[in-house]
Amino acid sequence: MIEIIELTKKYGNFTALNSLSLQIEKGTVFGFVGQNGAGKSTTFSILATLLAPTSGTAYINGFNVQKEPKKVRRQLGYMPDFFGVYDQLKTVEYLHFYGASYGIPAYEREKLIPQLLDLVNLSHKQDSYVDLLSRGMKQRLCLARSLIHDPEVLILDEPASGLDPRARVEMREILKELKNMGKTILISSHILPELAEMCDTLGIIDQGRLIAEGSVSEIQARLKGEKLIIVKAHGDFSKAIAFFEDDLNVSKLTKGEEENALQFIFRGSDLEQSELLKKAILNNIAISSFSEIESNLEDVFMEITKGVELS
Ligand SMILES: Nc1ncnc2c1ncn2[C@@H]1O[C@H](COP(=O)(O)OP(=O)(O)OP(=O)(O)O)[C@@H](O)[C@H]1O
Repeated sequence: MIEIIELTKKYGNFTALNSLSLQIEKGTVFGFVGQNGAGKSTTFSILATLLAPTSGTAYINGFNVQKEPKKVRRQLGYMPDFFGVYDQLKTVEYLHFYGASYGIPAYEREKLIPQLLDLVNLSHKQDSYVDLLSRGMKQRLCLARSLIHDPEVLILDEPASGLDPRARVEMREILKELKNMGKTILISSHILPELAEMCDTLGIIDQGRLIAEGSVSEIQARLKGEKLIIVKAHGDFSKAIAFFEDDLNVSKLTKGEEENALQFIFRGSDLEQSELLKKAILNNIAISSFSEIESNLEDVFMEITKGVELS
């Protein structure tokens, strides 16, 4: 279990994390979503006991990250967004090196390392030099490294970044397996559809603040009542713009990508939406199409991070 309580981190005058609180139950796969610079890596570094917060605190399985860092590290497998691999070490030697630094005896490592290589689909590369592995393979090796001491909690900073679609699918399958093993997993990304498939719950972080939290459908539901409508209007286009702009349920009206198209956010009910269309036709606006665009998670995210008030 991960508990983050009012975590704030300042770099000089700049506030990278702003009173962030979050609770992640055991066995959950939690997706931490945010744009570049939102504060994801800062949060992860604090949880991994590598960075001190300015204020607030966090617990990993009940251990305080500042007061009990050694105990926290035993509980935690951490995969940073950037990691080095030593050249002149073979895959299997690399894992022995990390296993030894966790104090795992050689005879145990002999059994454990083949299992880990199997889990991350790298058995066939056990005698390859690590710096010659592909990017996806290095990511998987780093994941195996973070699992060497069988941690209960995993913190994975952008594990799918830079991977091709096939490697991403492989990574997703590995994470599924880890979830089935009962691990609590906190994973960050800005690739939303990826996270949506892998995670039980999502948290959206923007400028160091957690601005939404819940299942994918819960987050979408929080924006319920707000639809994106695209209208194709012919003839006097400025008359059409003026007409729709005048409606109280319409906001953020802009020209659409296609010719004669305009789009806006509509906050009214289905009935009000049909009334709007009827009124437009009665006002002699020549409409060839009037359609509601289903928002996917990416749209929701863009909408949320543009500053839509959620609470
Ligand atoms: N050591 C530092 N000194 C000053 N500012 C920093 C430092 N580390 C991070 N920051 C700033 O804090 C903010 C949050 O950075 P962080 O790396 O946590 O974001 P992120 O969400 O992980 O972004 P990305 O997706 O790009 O990795 C950024 O504006 C960054 O420039």
